[in-house]
Amino acid sequence: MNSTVVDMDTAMIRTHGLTRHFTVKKETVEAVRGLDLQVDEGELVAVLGPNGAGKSTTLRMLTTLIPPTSGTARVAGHDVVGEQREVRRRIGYIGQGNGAAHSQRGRDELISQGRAYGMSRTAARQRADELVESLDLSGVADRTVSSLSGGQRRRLDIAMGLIHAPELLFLDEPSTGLDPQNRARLQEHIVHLRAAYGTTIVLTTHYLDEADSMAERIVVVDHGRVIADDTPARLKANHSGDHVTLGFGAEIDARAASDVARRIPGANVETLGATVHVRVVGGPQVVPGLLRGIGEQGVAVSSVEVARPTLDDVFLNLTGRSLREGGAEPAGTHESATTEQEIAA
Ligand SMILES: Nc1ncnc2c1ncn2[C@@H]1O[C@H](COP(=O)(O)OP(=O)(O)OP(=O)(O)O)[C@@H](O)[C@H]1O
Repeated sequence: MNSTVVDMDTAMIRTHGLTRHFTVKKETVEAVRGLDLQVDEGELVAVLGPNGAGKSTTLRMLTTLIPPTSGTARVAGHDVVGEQREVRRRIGYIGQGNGAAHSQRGRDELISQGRAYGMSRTAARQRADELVESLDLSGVADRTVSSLSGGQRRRLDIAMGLIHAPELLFLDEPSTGLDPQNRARLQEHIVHLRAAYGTTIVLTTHYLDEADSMAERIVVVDHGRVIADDTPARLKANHSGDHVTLGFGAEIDARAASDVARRIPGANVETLGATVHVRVVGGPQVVPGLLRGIGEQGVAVSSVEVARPTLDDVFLNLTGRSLREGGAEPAGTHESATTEQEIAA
């Protein structure tokens, strides 16, 4: 009797030991070092990390633009090395930076892109109309691409990546270069797209707030490795404490208070002049006892502030560095030559 082996892996992305080296002037750059990653159908995952962490290189391997040096990756059920064509058919990829200024109208560009994926003219036109509607491009789709603003162009890029109704969409730093207002709008559109089409989305970002507000899962990468992978809430709860800031009338009072704070198990205490900074898990629960203890020393507290941790605190805690310094902001310094056209080619 004939038997068929059916691949029961339901993960949209599964990598094992995914590695990519580059050789630059006889030196080896280990851009991605043994990445194990799983993304399930319908997830919206943000890959967060500083400049040079290996985010784009990972995306370029997952989208078949460059082969891994070692390790394996299956994307939408297919191997990125042995089954490139199948992978490409099932994914959309929006690389960094906008393409060259085009003289075509946005809607025509969308239809051409659909045709490049083998869609009939009618099907491409219908899908373009649908995307123009859902990405709020109706006012701009009939203008030439070169006349669009950065935010409009970025939304058009996303529509291009979605024209062939991919199961999985990769967005490499979708909001880099946009002002805060356009970033917020773009984020809304991405969340809406996921709700409307059920597309699995993997995006890379430098923006902590973006990862925090949009993604249900955050993969933090540094030096080519995954250093944390969890929901934003759990990352903050497990990898950082709350910030409690206590103000005093005099330095001597702050010193007495810091002695009390140091008795809290796991607390990290720092005194700066007449201010005491305490990093501790469960700040709101800890503060009443801390204030009582300080009062028992005959010291008056003049101000108290409790701040919840941010993802930057998580990163600082995991790596000893802040994501805001040394590469938090998009530098745009290295070449990123890939565009969605390469995928379509
Ligand atoms: N084509 C290449 N040739 C040589 N080195 C490269 C190449 N592409 C990437 N690298 C190096 O690999 C490392 C990871 O780069 P990558 O672009 O993946 O990081 P990233 O996390 O996406 O950074 P960014 O946030 O700045 O886009 C860096 O040290 C980078 O200089």
